[in-house]
Amino acid sequence: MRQAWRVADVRAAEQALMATLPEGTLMQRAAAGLARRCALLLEEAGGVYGARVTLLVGSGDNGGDTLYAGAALARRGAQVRALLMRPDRVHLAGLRALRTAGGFTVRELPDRADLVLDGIVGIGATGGLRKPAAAVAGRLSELRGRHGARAVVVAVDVPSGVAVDTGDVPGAAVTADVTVTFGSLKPAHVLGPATVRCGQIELVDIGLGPALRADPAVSVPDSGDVAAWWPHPGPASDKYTRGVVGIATGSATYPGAALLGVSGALAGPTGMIRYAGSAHEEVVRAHPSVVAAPSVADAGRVQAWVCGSGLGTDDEARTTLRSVLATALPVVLDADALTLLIDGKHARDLRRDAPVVVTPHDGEFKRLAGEGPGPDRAGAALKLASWMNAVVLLKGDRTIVATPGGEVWANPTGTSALATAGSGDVLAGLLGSLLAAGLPAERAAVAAAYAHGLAGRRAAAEGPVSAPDIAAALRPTVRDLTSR
Ligand SMILES: NC(=O)C1=CN([C@@H]2O[C@H](COP(=O)(O)OP(=O)(O)OC[C@H]3O[C@@H](n4cnc5c(N)ncnc54)[C@H](OP(=O)(O)O)[C@@H]3O)[C@@H](O)[C@H]2O)[C@@H](O)CC1
Ligand SMILES: Nc1ncnc2c1ncn2[C@@H]1O[C@H](COP(=O)(O)OP(=O)(O)O)[C@@H](O)[C@H]1O
Repeated sequence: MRQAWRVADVRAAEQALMATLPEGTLMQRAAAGLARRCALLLEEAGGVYGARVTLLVGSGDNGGDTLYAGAALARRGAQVRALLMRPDRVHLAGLRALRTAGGFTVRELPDRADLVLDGIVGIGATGGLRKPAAAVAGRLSELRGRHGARAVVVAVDVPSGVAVDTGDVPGAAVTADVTVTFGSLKPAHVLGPATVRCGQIELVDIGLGPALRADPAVSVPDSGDVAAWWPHPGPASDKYTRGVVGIATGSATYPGAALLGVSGALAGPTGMIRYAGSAHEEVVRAHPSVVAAPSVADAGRVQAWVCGSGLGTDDEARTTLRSVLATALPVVLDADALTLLIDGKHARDLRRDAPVVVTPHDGEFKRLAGEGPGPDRAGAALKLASWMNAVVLLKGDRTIVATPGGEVWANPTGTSALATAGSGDVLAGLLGSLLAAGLPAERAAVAAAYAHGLAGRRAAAEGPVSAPDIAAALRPTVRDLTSR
């Protein structure tokens, strides 16, 4: 698992640590790590000696890190030029170090560069990039180095222009090949559109870890976490003790939603699936292992329900949702179930002891919360989670899972191949199976999103992806994930 901390918490930790160290120690550690990584990149691209390095230097300490790293590269024979965003405000000791090492300043962005260090702004950024930085950021992809190769862009701490605490990109921003960050990850490294601006992320240890007292803002699961959480049958297991998941989705009009939900659940850890709804005949025809009934009342015992997609919003759908919410079981509410909640008639039913997971996309989120998630997707998901007392799985490129207790997870496996009709139905089925097998709601949501994303990638490797391909790819995905 990786974790990211907010700017205020990083600053508090830095201050606590700096009080115990000689002045400038942290910047020296940061700059040394940055220079090491840059030297490796230059070695891969033909060597440090003689390489052209451009420093984009802002007026704060981010510019200071960059100047010291530039000085280290100049000492190894690189031709280092610094473009100062504010020549009247620059880290003077850093600039002296650069000049002493043989680097110099320039007034215009040089056309030729093997490597560009983006030290315009780091965690001190406010708002979108201003002039002249915005124009410079827009020109970086034009720069060419040895043999006409595109200049490699290294962001110092964060790509300049991203909103560090939310991962939003409010305007012009640098797109980096590598981001070298210091002390801890920040939310922009793992959330929102900023993630694609970061390229490969490298964390330089500057000794901050023990000083980070606050809880992380965002956690990012890895395959080890998901494998450790995934329930497995034991020698004493039977189909009931493994958990039974109930799927109350689909309708005569939308039988496909029922089939897709069931196919997601089939890849999960439960020993049995019960289907309840008017697509029961289609479900049994396609999936003979499923025990199907026309309604929730007739379905028999389950340990968790999935309710919503393709259900419609008529009286029968309302009855289904009411029956599911009346149980003392964990439930996943998706699609039409969310629409039915919105008219307020069922909102009170959510005051229940058993967990609820809601899985909105942005449109459903807007209907539930009264406004869209906006630029702070994690903050918005947290607010909704607290308001509904439910785990919120906010779908997107970086799907977010937020809990009423204030935890946020960002899924790292998303792929745009998942943006296909019915893909969410598969996810909800898998999530329901994990819940029924006994996983706590937030882990079930995080694990389902993680496996779903990997399955989307696996399916995309074979060609164009539709939802049944994602469901089919789940089985080998779960095998690979859990057989380590
Ligand atoms: N603290 C530590 O111990 C350590 C910190 N470290 C390093 O320090 C960095 C933080 O440094 P920092 O606090 O000086 O802020 P920083 O990111 O350089 O930005 C401030 C400057 O940017 C400007 N500016 C703001 N927004 C802007 C915009 N949109 N567009 C354009 N300009 C904008 C703003 O100008 P102003 O608004 O004042 O006019 C101000 O002058 C951190 O990311 C890490 O690299 C490491 O050395 C490890 C130890
Ligand atoms: N651009 C994207 N990149 C990555 N994943 C995406 C993107 N767009 C959608 N997804 C994912 O695809 C799935 C779509 O779910 P949903 O909108 O509920 O579809 P449906 O209702 O048709 O089943 C979600 O898991 C979501 O996170």
